[in-house]
Amino acid sequence: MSLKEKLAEKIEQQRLRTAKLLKEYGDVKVDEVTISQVVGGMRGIKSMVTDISYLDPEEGIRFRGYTIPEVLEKLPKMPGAEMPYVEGQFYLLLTGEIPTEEDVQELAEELKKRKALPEYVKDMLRAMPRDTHPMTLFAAGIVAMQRESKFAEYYEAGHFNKNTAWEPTLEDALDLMAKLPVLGAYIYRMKYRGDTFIPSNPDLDLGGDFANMMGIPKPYDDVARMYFILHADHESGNVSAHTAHLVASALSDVYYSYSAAMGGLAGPLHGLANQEVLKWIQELMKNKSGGKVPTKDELKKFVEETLASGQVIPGYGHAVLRKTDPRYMAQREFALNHLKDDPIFAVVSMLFEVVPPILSSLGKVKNPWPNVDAQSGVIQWHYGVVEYDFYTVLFGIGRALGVLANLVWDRALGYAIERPKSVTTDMLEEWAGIHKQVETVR
Ligand SMILES: CC(=O)SCCNC(=O)CCNC(=O)[C@H](O)C(C)(C)COP(=O)(O)OP(=O)(O)OC[C@H]1O[C@@H](n2cnc3c(N)ncnc32)[C@H](O)[C@@H]1OP(=O)(O)O
Ligand SMILES: O=C([O-])CC(=O)C(=O)O
Repeated sequence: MSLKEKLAEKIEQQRLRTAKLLKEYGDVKVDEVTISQVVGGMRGIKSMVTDISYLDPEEGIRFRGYTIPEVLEKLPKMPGAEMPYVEGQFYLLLTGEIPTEEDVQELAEELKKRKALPEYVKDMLRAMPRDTHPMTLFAAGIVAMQRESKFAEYYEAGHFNKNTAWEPTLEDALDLMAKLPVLGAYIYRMKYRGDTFIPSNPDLDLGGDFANMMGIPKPYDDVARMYFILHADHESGNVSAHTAHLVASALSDVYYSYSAAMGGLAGPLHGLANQEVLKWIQELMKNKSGGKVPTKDELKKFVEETLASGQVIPGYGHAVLRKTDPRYMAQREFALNHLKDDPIFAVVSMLFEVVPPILSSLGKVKNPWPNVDAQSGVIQWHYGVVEYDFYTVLFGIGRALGVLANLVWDRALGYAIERPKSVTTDMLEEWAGIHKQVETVR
């Protein structure tokens, strides 16, 4: 059965479940909302639905019900590879099923047909100032390709129908997923390798071809596979996934939605934290420990100085997680096997010991443990990607796997335009009884 046929079958079943919930159980309460949640970034409010992934605060992410070790173990791998095919993760997130080798090959072939980057995108990128941040180039490249959208064409032609809208969305999702690694590598080679481009190799899988286009030898192909698979999704409330969902809820196509999401990923409290971690470690080694691995005391002092200056410790803390991020642990395991003697990995490992007790001692940080961003940059650095402002582009390629799968399902299930209600401070005060208390005092 083709991917599209499989999805059609799954969508049919899922529509029945959603329709029943809405028709018969629409009034069932799922949450209550407090003032601190309304003011505090809607933290913890259960107000979105997705089956692509679920984040448990203690356990971490499950992709379609599978933990990270299960995903890395169960998804098909090419002979000799340490990490599974990225295409397998995309298939799993789209369909909910672990693909066979044949399913993976079919999807890989489908993506290969679609990966050419339009020439006008390259022209546009080359016309932009070279000191433009790579995330700006990446988001601009994505939105520039909006003219390719099959969903936009279908809508424009007056064909919109809730039953079929997922089909052109799937076409767009496949097109965009195929082009993102090419776009990312193009930006890298243009900005940091003096416009020396390496053509895509049609015989390679997504991770292998990305390493090829970046110009980095093995095992960078496995690094790319691991990186994209781990960053694929983090349920729906994180800034990038939520932005894409919100924008797409207005029936904007995946190009508009995903470029908007990249604006959120580019923020230092979200995806850009992986760039910040490496920048911060470089600053520490350059200014505080004479280019060497710092002592524990030097490290503690640097962490305390960072906090005293009002900054956060990048790569630590999380809005939902309350334990060490399993994406951090998976990358740490890889680093223990491949980067054992790397001095920056030594600093990253020392930070894992030094930072949590200091953050805990502040008494306000809900999660003192490292998140994914604390570990990902050092692996890139080790294999020669030392231009840390590029790291969030890598995150953006990986995150598309989950976000695009979600957008296909958003259209398949006909989710409504997102439009939460805002209230005024006066109203909050009134519900809190503050005006009454003031009157009583008078
Ligand atoms: C892929 C990802 O997006 S993972 C997250 C990547 N971001 C980072 O690593 C940046 C550093 N971390 C942070 O800034 C935060 O932990 C966030 C943004 C990830 C989560 O924020 P929140 O959910 O608001 O965290 P939390 O409820 O624990 O915050 C409570 C207080 O602790 C502080 N805090 C949280 N994490 C840290 C940290 N790493 N360093 C210093 N202070 C922190 C918050 O700034 C807040 O202080 P305030 O009350 O003075 O404003
Ligand atoms: O879940 C979040 O809020 C942030 C995060 O770790 C991610 O998006 O990968």
